[in-house]
Amino acid sequence: MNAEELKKIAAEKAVEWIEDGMTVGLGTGSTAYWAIRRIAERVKEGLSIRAAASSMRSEELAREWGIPFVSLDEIDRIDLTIDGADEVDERLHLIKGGGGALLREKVLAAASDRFIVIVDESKLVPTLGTFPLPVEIVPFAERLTLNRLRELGGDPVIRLAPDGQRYVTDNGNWIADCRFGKIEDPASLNVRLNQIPAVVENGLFVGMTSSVVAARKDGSIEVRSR
Ligand SMILES: O=C[C@H](O)[C@H](O)[C@H](O)COP(=O)(O)O
Repeated sequence: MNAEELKKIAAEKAVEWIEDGMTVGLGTGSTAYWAIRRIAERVKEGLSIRAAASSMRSEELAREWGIPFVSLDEIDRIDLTIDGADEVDERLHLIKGGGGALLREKVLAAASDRFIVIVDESKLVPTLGTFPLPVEIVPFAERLTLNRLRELGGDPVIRLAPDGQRYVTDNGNWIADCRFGKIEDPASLNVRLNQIPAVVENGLFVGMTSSVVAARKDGSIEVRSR
């Protein structure tokens, strides 16, 4: 199976866990896309849910496809969020934010009773760190912030949009993509990054995952839970 088919079957497996009456968090990215699509089909078939989104893109998809939408200001908890990831390690810690949505995604994950991660097997790694770690920073004092990220060993590069201008997140911030090498202690790095004043959030999701649904190349599905 090709990568797109694997993303789709992982997403569709996770969507089976959604039940009537749930408040559902919608992730962002090419894998979450398939989950949103399947959720929309189930809503058309009669599933009664409401959904909150982790990005403007996912909100647009949900609205376009007729998924009842709820603002995060109207809810206290999310029953279940389904989202993709850029890397998943053996302890189910993640790197996220390749699509720039890490801040809102982390807000949703933290508010969710169950946080389900959907990936194809290429995202499974023994140790995080091959994928550059996205760090969302305020658009101010870039030089000072990049210096602090360098002091932590991050080798930061400001992300650019296709037009060559700085990529701007849904929250009006910038992304510094950082190469730390192998991240042996993601919990500690997560804290140290977020202690830098101009860092809004980083793409390490430590201890947040409830289950990972991974699609293997042969089309089989592996579920790992904490
Ligand atoms: O900011 C984007 C998100 O964290 C995505 O969930 C992540 O980058 C994985 O995206 P994809 O499913 O497109 O590989």
